[in-house]
Amino acid sequence: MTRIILIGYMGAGKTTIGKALAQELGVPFYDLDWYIETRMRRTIKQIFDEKGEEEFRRIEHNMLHEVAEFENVVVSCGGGTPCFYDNIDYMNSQAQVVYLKASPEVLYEHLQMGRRVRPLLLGKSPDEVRTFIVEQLALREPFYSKANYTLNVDLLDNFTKIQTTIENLRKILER
Ligand SMILES: Nc1ncnc2c1ncn2[C@@H]1O[C@H](COP(=O)(O)OP(=O)(O)OP(=O)(O)O)[C@@H](O)[C@H]1O
Ligand SMILES: O=C(O)C1=C[C@@H](O)[C@@H](O)[C@H](O)C1
Ligand SMILES: [Mg+2]
Repeated sequence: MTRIILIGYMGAGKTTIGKALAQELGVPFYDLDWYIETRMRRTIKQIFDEKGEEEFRRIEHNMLHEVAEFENVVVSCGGGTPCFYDNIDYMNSQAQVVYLKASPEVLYEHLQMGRRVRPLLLGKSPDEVRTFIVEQLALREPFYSKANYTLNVDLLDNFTKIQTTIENLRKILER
C-alpha cells in the first residue's frame, strides 16, 4: 500500500511535486486544499473570509482525516496543516510523510509564480511577504521537522529538476 503525504511551507512545491509523483506511481493524487474546496463548494479564500481561520483549521483537520484514510494515494497538504491540532502526529501514524524543505528565498520565488490566492499573504508588500515567510517558517519548522522524511528542494529549483525531485523522493521512500 502506498500512502504518501507531502508537507511544507506555502510555495514549497507540494502540489506540483505531489501531482507528478502520483502520476509516476500510478496512484490517485489528492491536494487537501482542492479537496476542501470541492467538499465545501467554496474557495479557501471564501472560507477564510466567511468563517475565519479558526473554522478553516477545524474543517482542514476533519478533511485530513478523510483523505489520510484513502489507500494508494499521494496527498499534498496545505502549508499550515501540520501545525494545528495533532495533525502531524496523526499523519506520521498513517503515512510516509515528507517535508519538502525550502529556504525563505526559494519559497518567495515560488510564491511569485502562478496565480493562486493565498489568504495569509494578501495585502502585504513584497518586503512584508519576505519578513512574514522568515518569521512564520521559524514558528512552523518544529512541526514540519517532525515528518518522518525530509527532502531539501532548494537545489532543485527549476522545471526540469522537478523530475530529479521525484527520483530522489522515490529513493528515500523506496517506492
Ligand atoms: N522544484 C521546483 N522547481 C521549480 N519550480 C517549482 C518547484 N516546485 C514548485 N515550483 C513552482 O512554485 C510554485 C508553487 O508551487 P506549489 O503550488 O506546488 O506549492 P505548494 O507547496 O503546493 O503551495 P501551497 O501551500 O500554497 O499550496 C508553482 O508555480 C510551481 O510551479
Ligand atoms: O500556510 C497556510 O497556512 C495555508 C496554506 C494554503 O495551502 C492554504 O491551506 C491556506 O491558504 C493556508
Ligand atoms: Mg498546494
